[in-house]
Amino acid sequence: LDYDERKERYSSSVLGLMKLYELEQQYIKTLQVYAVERNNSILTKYLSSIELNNVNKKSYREREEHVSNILNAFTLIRRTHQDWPKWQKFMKTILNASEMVKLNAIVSQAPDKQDMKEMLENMQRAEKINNLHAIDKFDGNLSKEMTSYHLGCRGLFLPPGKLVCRYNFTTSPFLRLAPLKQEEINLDPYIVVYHDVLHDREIAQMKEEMANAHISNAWIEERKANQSQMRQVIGRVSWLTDSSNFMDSVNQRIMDMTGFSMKGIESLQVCNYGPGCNFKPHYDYMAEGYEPPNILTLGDRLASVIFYASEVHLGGATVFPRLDVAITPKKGAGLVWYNTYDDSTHDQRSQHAVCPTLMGSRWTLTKWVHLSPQMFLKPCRPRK
Ligand SMILES: O=C(O)CCC(=O)C(=O)O
Ligand SMILES: [Fe+2]
Repeated sequence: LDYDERKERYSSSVLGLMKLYELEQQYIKTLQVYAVERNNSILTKYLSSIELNNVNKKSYREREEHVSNILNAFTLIRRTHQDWPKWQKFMKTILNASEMVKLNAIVSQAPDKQDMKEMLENMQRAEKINNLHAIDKFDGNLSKEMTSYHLGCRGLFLPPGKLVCRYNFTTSPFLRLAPLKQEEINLDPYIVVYHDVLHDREIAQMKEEMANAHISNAWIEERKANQSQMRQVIGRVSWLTDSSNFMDSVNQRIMDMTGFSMKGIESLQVCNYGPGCNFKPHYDYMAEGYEPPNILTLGDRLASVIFYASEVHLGGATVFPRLDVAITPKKGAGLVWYNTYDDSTHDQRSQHAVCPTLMGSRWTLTKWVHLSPQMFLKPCRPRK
């Protein structure tokens, strides 16, 4: 499998698609010059067809919305992957070698076969899981978890029973002054959402920092019978570290929300999912074949905190297939759950997944709460 995981993938994040959008604009502008100069009607027609597609995407926000739509993302990848090499051949007939150099430089950055393959897979997955067409057509081979995952993604879980929303005044002393809006999602195991805990200002800052950060793909490994490891690309991630301007305040907020210590675990993970990208059911703790970062020094991941840093218009829920619980991302909200029992053994009910996003750029900020720093904070109760 010739797969370079370090290569930036346009299709795996909205951030990547935005880069491709800009690249195409650059390409169009270059061709436009030649279309006018050489008075070439074929070229002019082609350019106006793309322009029709991209009309009035003047602001960053409009362009972001455009590429966040899975159908637009697909056409963009297809156009740049398939059409560009063909146009390149045509351009050779009307341009000289030095003019071609400039065009070649742009075309060399075009999405490759792998991008096209992944985009197609994203489309298929989105269609299958969100059931855009065939209602009730279940794949007979799906496991119980996957079936539940699909149901959750389609919004088919029953509404929860008696759960409440309240102001939390008690988890940390600071909350007596500024209580947090807490919504119970599930009682056993405990899952809650805090509303309005990530501020717009912090989200804006995060995105700004991400524009210059080193971003890489996240992937999970799958073993297929008699095959080498297959990788499923799920989104674009980066880590915020010491240099980040708002890391301290977010860590403080997590301490207020959870009562846990963030000592030694300052860094935060940022994810941006491309249209159709998902995260299959998995556990956050150390499991067979999966050793999360820092786990040997800081201990297993006893809880997880996900801040939703954008609205997702369609898709992108967090689903707990064993609990029949689905959480719709709400900008500024923070989801907290436990991965372990009180005696720190693994709780398999914490299995969770992310549904494919269909419309909207899904941004999250993730924090894993490790066990060791909680040594004197969290009582180790025997399991009932
Ligand atoms: O983004 C989410 O809702 C969950 C992400 C997740 O499960 C993970 O990063 O381990
Ligand atoms: Fe997870």
